[in-house]
Amino acid sequence: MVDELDWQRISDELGIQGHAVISRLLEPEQCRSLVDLYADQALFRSRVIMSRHGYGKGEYQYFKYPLPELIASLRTSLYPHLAPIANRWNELLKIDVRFPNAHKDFIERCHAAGQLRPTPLLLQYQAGDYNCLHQDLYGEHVFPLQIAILLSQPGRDFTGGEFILTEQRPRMQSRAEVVPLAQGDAVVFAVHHRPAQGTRGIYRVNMRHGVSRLRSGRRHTLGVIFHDAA
Ligand SMILES: O=C(O)CCC(=O)C(=O)O
Ligand SMILES: [Fe+2]
Repeated sequence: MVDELDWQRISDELGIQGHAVISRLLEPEQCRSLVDLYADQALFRSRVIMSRHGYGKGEYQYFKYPLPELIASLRTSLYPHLAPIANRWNELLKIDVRFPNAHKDFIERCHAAGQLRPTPLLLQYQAGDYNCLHQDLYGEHVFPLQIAILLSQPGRDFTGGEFILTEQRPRMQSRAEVVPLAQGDAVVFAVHHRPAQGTRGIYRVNMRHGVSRLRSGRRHTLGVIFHDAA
């Protein structure tokens, strides 16, 4: 399924916009079963109440290893398509790091540096909740692209709660983008920086993501981050 996606389009959109949407990456049934995992404490290594840290309002939990099958397979099947894009970005940004073709090899690099803890997470928001603009950096080793999958159905399960990206360009004002998502849609986006073409060459855009305030209902998301955490 992941191998059949239009990776050329995804790559082009990432290059131009810094994000790309994959429609219907997951079926509604898969989304529902992932939401149901939230109640199973045994699957998670930690739970974060966002308001306690100034991260916003709402909560999330990081999965422990071994990851549920669907999440493990998403991580390993998406990664090889993103690694060439990540390598091109680093080349453009003149960053020396290159990423191996297989996720397990990148994870070995994280583990060797003491980044041992898995980062895939489930997020849960209710009316009034939101996620402040942030970057998911957890140590020296960073894979520059990540994915969030909307598990709830907008309009039916919740209103408000839009996925937001901001771009901070050198010496320029910040630009915001709302990414409309349907249930099961995935957004691929830059974790930290992305290269952009300017009139005088490539420059570095600083990216942040977050979620606007939910007006009603409940919203769940699956976050897939490819580096592990210290
Ligand atoms: O709930 C969202 O859409 C944002 C999730 C998020 O911050 C992440 O997956 O890193
Ligand atoms: Fe995030």
